[in-house]
Amino acid sequence: MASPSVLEDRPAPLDAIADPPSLFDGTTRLYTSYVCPYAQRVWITRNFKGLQEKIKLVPLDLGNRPAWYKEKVYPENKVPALEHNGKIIGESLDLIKYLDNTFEGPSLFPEDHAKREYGEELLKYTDTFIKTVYTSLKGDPLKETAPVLDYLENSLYKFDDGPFFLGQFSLVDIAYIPFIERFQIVFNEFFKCDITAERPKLSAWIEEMNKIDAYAQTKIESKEILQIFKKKFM
Ligand SMILES: N[C@@H](CCC(=O)N[C@@H](CS)C(=O)NCC(=O)O)C(=O)O
Repeated sequence: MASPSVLEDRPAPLDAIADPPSLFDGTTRLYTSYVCPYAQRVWITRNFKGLQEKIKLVPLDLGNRPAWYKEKVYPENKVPALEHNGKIIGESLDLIKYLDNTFEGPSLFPEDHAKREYGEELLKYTDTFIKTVYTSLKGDPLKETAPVLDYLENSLYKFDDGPFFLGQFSLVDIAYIPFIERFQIVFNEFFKCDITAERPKLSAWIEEMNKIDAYAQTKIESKEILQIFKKKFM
């Protein structure tokens, strides 16, 4: 696997006793958590579009969150959220589209009508995919996840002009990778199962994803992922 060029400095997460930044001063901020897969989607998008200077990372310690975040920034009290032009926007799938449509940098959604339509379908399917896998962890994981993993494997055959879901790298790849990355690690460790076995397209897709620096920049240690899953989902 290719490792990231040079890792961007990661500011320390803000906890309950940290002061807020000077809110709504014109700075664009991504409120995030390094361990959150939803926030990771937005982080990858920001990196790929080259917005590191324009969008400042503000990581929070989710286990010991500052009260001002819910009170003054985002009443939902979740990450990710983006502070931009005097507003706060949440929800990772809305945010990756917002970043793609609002800021400069390479486009992350194709023009082609068939690809756009399929892209929307795959973005919708993320919810089913994620729920199925998380729920399976307390049931029969191999059996229950086979249909959703096969769905992704088959989707990767749809366009043959590149290894990504819509051929070229897009928001769809960004929406799935934080979750596939985690599920691959967790299934290997806890169930001795390789989710890419007999899924050659998924295997090749992960290999291609690992070459993308914007994503490599956002990875966390496997052992941290395993600890979180053990504590929260199993
Ligand atoms: N649907 C949201 C989900 C975001 C989410 O669940 N974030 C988690 C961290 S991974 C969070 O902030 N949890 C804090 C809480 O629920 O109190 C999205 O796609 O952005």
